[in-house]
Amino acid sequence: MSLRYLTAGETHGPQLTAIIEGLPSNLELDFEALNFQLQRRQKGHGRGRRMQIETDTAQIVGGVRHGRTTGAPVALVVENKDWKHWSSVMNVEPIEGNDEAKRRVFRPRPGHADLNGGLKYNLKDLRNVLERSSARETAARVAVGAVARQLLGHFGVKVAGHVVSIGEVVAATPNLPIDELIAVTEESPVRVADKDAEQKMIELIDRMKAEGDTIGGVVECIVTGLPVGLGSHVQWDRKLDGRIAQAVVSINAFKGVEVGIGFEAARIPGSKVHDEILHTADKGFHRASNRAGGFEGGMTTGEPIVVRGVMKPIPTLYKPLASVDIDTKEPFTAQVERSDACAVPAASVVMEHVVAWEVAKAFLEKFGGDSVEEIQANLDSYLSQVEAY
Ligand SMILES: Cc1cc2nc3c(=O)[nH]c(=O)nc-3n(C[C@H](O)[C@H](O)[C@H](O)COP(=O)(O)O)c2cc1C
Ligand SMILES: C=C(O[C@@H]1CC(C(=O)O)=C[C@@H](OP(=O)(O)O)[C@H]1O)C(=O)O
Repeated sequence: MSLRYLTAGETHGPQLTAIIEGLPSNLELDFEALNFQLQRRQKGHGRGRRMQIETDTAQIVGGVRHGRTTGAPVALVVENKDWKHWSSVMNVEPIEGNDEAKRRVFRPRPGHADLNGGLKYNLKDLRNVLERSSARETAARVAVGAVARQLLGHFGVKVAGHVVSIGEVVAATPNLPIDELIAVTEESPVRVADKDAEQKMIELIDRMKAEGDTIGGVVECIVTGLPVGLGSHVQWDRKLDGRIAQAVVSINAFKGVEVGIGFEAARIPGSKVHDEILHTADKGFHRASNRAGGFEGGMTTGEPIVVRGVMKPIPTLYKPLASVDIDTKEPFTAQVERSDACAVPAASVVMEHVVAWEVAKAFLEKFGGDSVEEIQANLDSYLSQVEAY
C-alpha cells in the first residue's frame, strides 16, 4: 500500500484532522520536533492577528504507541483555538435579521475561491467555501509532512527551505551547507540569510500592509541525502519531479514551480544547462554541477533536490478590489476578512513539508517495507548494487 493522507476541517471549526496510511512500524516520532514545524509555519513577518490566537500543536490520536508507529493509520488533530470566537457563526444558520446574517459572505474576493466555489457547489453563503479553501488547512499538511520528514530523517535525508524573493526584493543565494542554511534562516523573520534583503523585505511588507495591499514571492526547498533513482521515467505519473510540481502548486496561492534552474534553462544553451557526469572511487557517479535540481528523467540523480515555488499576493485586500454582490448582482467592493499581508515566509515552511511528503512517498515506493528495519535492509541492498554498478 502506498503512502497516502487526507485532511478535513474548517478554518473556524473546532479542529483540523489528518489520517496518514502506509507508514512503516517502529518509526520513533519526536513530538517536540513535529510541533516545532507547526510553530515555524505560524511565523514570518506579515502574518495577521489569527496567528497570535493559535498555538498549533498536533495531537496524535491513532497509530502510535510508546512513541513509535505501529504500522496502523496515524491520525493527527490540530485544534483551532479561534473556534470559540466563531462557534455561533459556524453553528447558527444565517437568516435575515439574526446576528449571523451579518457574517454571511456574499461579495466574493477576487483571487480567492469564493465565487468559483459558490457557483460550483451552489452555496449562497460563500463562508461555506472560504472555510475550507483557507490556508489554515496547511497546518494539517505541515503536521503530515513533519511525520514524512521524520521518516526521511531516519534514513539520513534532510529538508530545508528559505525565501528567495518578496516582490522585487531578491535575497543573495545563500550557498550554505544544509544544516547551516536551516539554522541561519530560522533566525530571520522573513527566512532569508541576507541581512540587507531581510530589512528591505520587512519594509516592503510593512508598506504593502499600510497601503491595504499584499505581496507575494518565491520560495526554495532543498532535499539532501537521497540516492539516485527515486521516481521513474517509465510512466508519466511516476516522474517524481512532476509529482513534486503538483504538490507545490497545490499549496494555497502557489502559481508556479521551477526545478533546478527552471525557467532560466529556456534562455541559455544546453552546454550551460546540463550537468556533466564524473566518477571517482570515493563518490561513485556524481555531477560537476546541479542545474537540473536533482532530477533527470523524473528520477533523482543523487544530487540535492532543488525546487522553487511562486506564491501570488494574498487575495484579501484591506483596500478591496471590485466585485459583485451575488444576491443583487450589483457592483460592490469585495468583502474583507481578517487577513495576512504576506505569508511567503510561512509558505516556505508549507513547501518544505509537501515536498518532504512526496519524497517520502517515492522513498517507500522504492524501498518499501512494513517496518523501518525492513526498509533499511532494502535501502542497504540497493546502495550496494549502485556501488557495484
Ligand atoms: C500560509 C498561507 C497563508 C495565507 N493567508 C491568507 C490570508 O490571510 N488571506 C487570504 O485571502 N489568503 C491567504 N492565503 C492564500 C489563499 O488561501 C489562496 O489564495 C486561496 O485559497 C485561493 O487559492 P489559489 O490562490 O491557490 O487559487 C494564504 C496562503 C498561505 C499558503
Ligand atoms: C489560519 C491561517 O491562515 C489563514 C489563511 C486565510 C486564507 O484565506 O487562506 C485567511 C486567514 O484566516 P483568518 O481570517 O481566520 O485570520 C489566515 O489567518 C493559518 O495559516 O493557520
